[in-house]
Amino acid sequence: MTITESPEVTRFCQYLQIKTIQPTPDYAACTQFLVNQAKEIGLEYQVVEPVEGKPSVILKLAGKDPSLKSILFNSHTDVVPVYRESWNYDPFAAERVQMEDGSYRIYARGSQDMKVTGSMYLEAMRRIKESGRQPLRNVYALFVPDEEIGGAEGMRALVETQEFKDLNACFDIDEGAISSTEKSFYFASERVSCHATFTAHGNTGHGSGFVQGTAIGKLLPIINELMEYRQSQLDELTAMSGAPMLNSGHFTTVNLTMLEGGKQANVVPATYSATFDIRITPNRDHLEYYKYLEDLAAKHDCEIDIPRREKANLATKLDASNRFMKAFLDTCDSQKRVPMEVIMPATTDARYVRQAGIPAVGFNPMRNHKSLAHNHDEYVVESEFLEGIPFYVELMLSLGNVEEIVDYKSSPL
Ligand SMILES: CSCC[C@H](NC=O)C(=O)O
Ligand SMILES: [Zn+2]
Ligand SMILES: [Zn+2]
Repeated sequence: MTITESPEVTRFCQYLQIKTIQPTPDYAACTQFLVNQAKEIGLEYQVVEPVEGKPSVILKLAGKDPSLKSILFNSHTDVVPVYRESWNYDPFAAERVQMEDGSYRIYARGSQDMKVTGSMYLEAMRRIKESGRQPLRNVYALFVPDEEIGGAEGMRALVETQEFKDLNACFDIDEGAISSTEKSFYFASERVSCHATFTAHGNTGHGSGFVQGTAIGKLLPIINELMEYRQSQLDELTAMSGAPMLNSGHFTTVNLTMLEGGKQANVVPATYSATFDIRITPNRDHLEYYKYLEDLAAKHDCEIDIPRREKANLATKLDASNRFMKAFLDTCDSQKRVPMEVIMPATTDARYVRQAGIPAVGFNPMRNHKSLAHNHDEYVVESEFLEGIPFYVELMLSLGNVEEIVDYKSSPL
């Protein structure tokens, strides 16, 4: 039996069909879609464009007391590229496919990462508006560009704007990850992403000789040292009990992702470079790690370039004294989600929100689901999407209704 597509699913598919694929995302069409949603739902909105061609769309669920600090629900609009030949579905058709057990899947690039979350925000706000309920605080849904390429012209630029500061936010719910287990993960901290390129210059000559002092000869000890470190971290992770994915944030990963150089097979290259994607665990000081890499380069007569450096790696302090965290955990409880704290193994835009002084928690209510972010044939189980909407309805209302603490001692009688 075919179940008719619900309007929520239709709108989700429309969002998925917009080609916000890096490196040439169609942000104009995406902005148009989000603005139309805001108008249809009856929400105030603004489009903020700190960098030309990189718009963020901000939707406002107006609270009863706009003088109070607000709550953010952040999502990114861009999606990663595809290997089209490896997909069994058109990545931008958002095809709804019925499985043998009767369930439906929606196949599309970005269905998990992270348009499903953006769609759940939109649908939750729609339901809250329709029900006539209104939170105490302003609640904003943010749709920002370029997270997948580091967010320099996306969230990092947005948090610097007056428009963002005027949101007057005090808590942010941000990108999480679909859980393949019964439990739902939440992220209060992240590893630091460090892309380091070592470049060596050396003697060239005929490929048949024993040329000394080559570029490759200088790079190899660096590659060997980092790969040995990689193995030692993997050994420690393997020795730990529990699922490796959930523990990986406690370790530093090193991956050699690019090797460049050489002009012809019989010419010893005069220049060679090796690029590593390194993710530094918050358990160690990333500034010291930058220094270690610089010293390693110097020791082997190589140049080093770390183009994007993080000033600080902040975590959101989690205890009952944070009323918003308590409201989040209470909502998990009432909505039958079992939260489990995990260190985010990759990076998200939450780091820029934290750097702006706003506590941020990454979350995704979907569980028991195959995790396919950045993978071929990315899909979402339709029922999981639909079940996530009431979760966000409750979360928006419970965070939005956290009352202001009045300090009676210092206030006049
Ligand atoms: C390092 S900037 C790119 C950000 C990206 N975030 C999600 O995949 C990541 O690679 O972690
Ligand atoms: Zn993402
Ligand atoms: Zn991603």
